[in-house]
Order: sequence, then structure tokens, then C-alpha cells
Amino acid sequence: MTGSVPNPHDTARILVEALPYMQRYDAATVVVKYGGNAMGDADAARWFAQDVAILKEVGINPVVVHGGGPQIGAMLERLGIKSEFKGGLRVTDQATVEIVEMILAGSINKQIVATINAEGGRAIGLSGKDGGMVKARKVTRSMIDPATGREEVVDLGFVGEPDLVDRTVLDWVIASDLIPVIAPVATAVDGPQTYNVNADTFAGAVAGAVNAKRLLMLTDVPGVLDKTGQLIHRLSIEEARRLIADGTVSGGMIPKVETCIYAVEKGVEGVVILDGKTPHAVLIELLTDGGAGTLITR
Ligand SMILES: Nc1ncnc2c1ncn2[C@@H]1O[C@H](COP(=O)(O)OP(=O)(O)O)[C@@H](O)[C@H]1O
Ligand SMILES: CC(=O)N[C@@H](CCC(=O)OP(=O)(O)O)C(=O)O
Repeated sequence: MTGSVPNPHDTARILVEALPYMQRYDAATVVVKYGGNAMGDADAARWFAQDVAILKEVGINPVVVHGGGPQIGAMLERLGIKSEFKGGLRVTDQATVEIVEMILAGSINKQIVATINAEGGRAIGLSGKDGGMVKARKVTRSMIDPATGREEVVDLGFVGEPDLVDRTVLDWVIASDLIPVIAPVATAVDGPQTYNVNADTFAGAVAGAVNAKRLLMLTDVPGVLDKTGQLIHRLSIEEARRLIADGTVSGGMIPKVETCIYAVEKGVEGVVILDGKTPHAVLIELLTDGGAGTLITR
């Protein structure tokens, strides 16, 4: 940022240009999934926090769901705990789930809350456990074993997917001047066991439950890329499914695109996968013509 003072006329023009967008999203809920790879440096964290605080201030209701995959990975490595991903999901034993909760619901959640608050917002940190918001069931996946070529069921341990979302607490928070910031850990449907939930999947479940108008998925790539590395600007659900099936979409992008499909089917009007490291990505996407990334719609 330069230190130059903006011309007041330019500021007024910018605000007027944003007016139709503010009206379009007035009182709407927008779920923003803030991926661990999108978090970047202190400047990027501040831009994100400013965007979220401004949205709330102009009458839009942001709900932040955050990840932290790389940060969990770094802590597991420091502790000498081996970790592997299968189909984009972290295999999670009891020791790992304890670290996952510590990093997600602890340090990262509080860091995001503190940064939003430092920018004048009023954020409150929650996890899927709070208020019984999200109950998870164990994920079962069958995958092709590369060694044998045979399909087999893989046990991912304490990896869950949202089974029930109770929106009661979220509704209270959304109706207040608080901005909810949610870590993707949940309890089991049938007891207090902690489950590690992929943050994309979690964000999709929350967006569906609160009838969000938009779901923004902030990551570290410009959006969904085709086989030649070019950005795909728009995708239908069918096209998105095809990209997963033919392997164009792989790794961490799989749960992201699956989530987009789920959210659109649940009635979210549009889901956008975009680069969260570009300055003010959220504001530009919602309040200007300059939206970037991949828009997935019906
Ligand atoms: N077709 C694709 N287009 C874009 N990214 C892809 C694609 N296939 C796989 N990826 C990978 O998915 C990653 C994003 O997922 P992930 O690392 O889980 O991000 P986040 O932490 O933001 O959730 C990208 O950095 C990229 O390496
Ligand atoms: C089951 C599973 O894979 N959980 C994820 C939760 C965090 C996450 O999803 O973070 P990002 O959004 O930064 O990728 C993990 O353990 O890394």
C-alpha cells in the first residue's frame, strides 16, 4: 500500500459503484472458507480481516470457516508425528486429532478472531463442537490400491463428515453484530469423540444449513485450472463432476470442488473458488465487477 491520500471524489465514486452490490447482498449470509494456504503473511491476514469487517458493517453477514492444513502439518512434523493424505483427506489417529483440534480451534481460530477485532470487527471464535453445531459421522472411502490395482476400503481414522448441522447458535450470532469464525472440528453423532473434518466440506455443510447466498472458497491458486493450467472461469455441476472423474482436479482441490457441487445442490446461488492471497479478494469478489476465480453454478 502506498501512503498517498485518495481523492475524496474517487472515494465517493467507489462507494457509489459498490452500492448495487451492497443492496444485492443486503442482510444475506455469505460463507467464506479461508484455507490454510490462503492465509499468507501479516498483510494478507489484515486484508482478509478488513474485508470481513467491512462486509458486516455494510449489512452483509459473513460467516468464516477456516482451514489450516499446512499449519497442522508443520506442527505434526515438529512433534515427529507422521502424517499422510488419502484422496485429499488427512489420515487421523487419536494423537493427530488432538493436534488438529489444538491448531484449528486453538491458535489459528484465535489468530483470525484477533486480526478481525484489531480491524474494528467483532469476531467470535467457535468450532463445530460449540452449541452442538456440527455432528459428524466417520468417513468411509474406497480407493484403488496402487500396489494391487484393487479397490479397497481405507480407514482414515477420526475423519468425519458433517451429518447434522444445528444452526441455532449460528442464527443468534449472525443476527447480532458478531462475526462467527468457525474451526472445522466436530463431535461424533453418538458421543464426545472429536472428528477432524475437512474445512471445505465443513464450509459447504454450514453454507447449506444457513441458506447462504454465496460461498467463497479462498485458496492459493486462481481457481480451478484445466489440464494446460488455464483458469476455468465458469463451471456447471456436470462439468465439475467430469473434471474430478478425469483427474484434472486432484488432491486438495477434490474436496473443494465436491463441496461446491454439494452447496449448489443445497440451494447456494453461487460458489466461487478464488485466490485468497490477492489483496482484498473478498471485497473485490462481492462488491465490484472485478470478480475473479471459478464460479460454479447450477
Ligand atoms: N485442477 C486444479 N486446479 C487448481 N488446483 C488444483 C487442481 N488440481 C489440484 N489442485 C491443487 O489443489 C490445491 C488447493 O487445495 P488445498 O491445498 O487443499 O488448498 P486449501 O488449503 O486452500 O484448502 C492447489 O494448490 C493445487 O495444488
Ligand atoms: C480431514 C482433513 O483432511 N482435515 C483437514 C482440516 C484442515 C483443512 O481442511 O485445512 P485447509 O482448508 O487449509 O486444507 C486437515 O487435517 O488438514
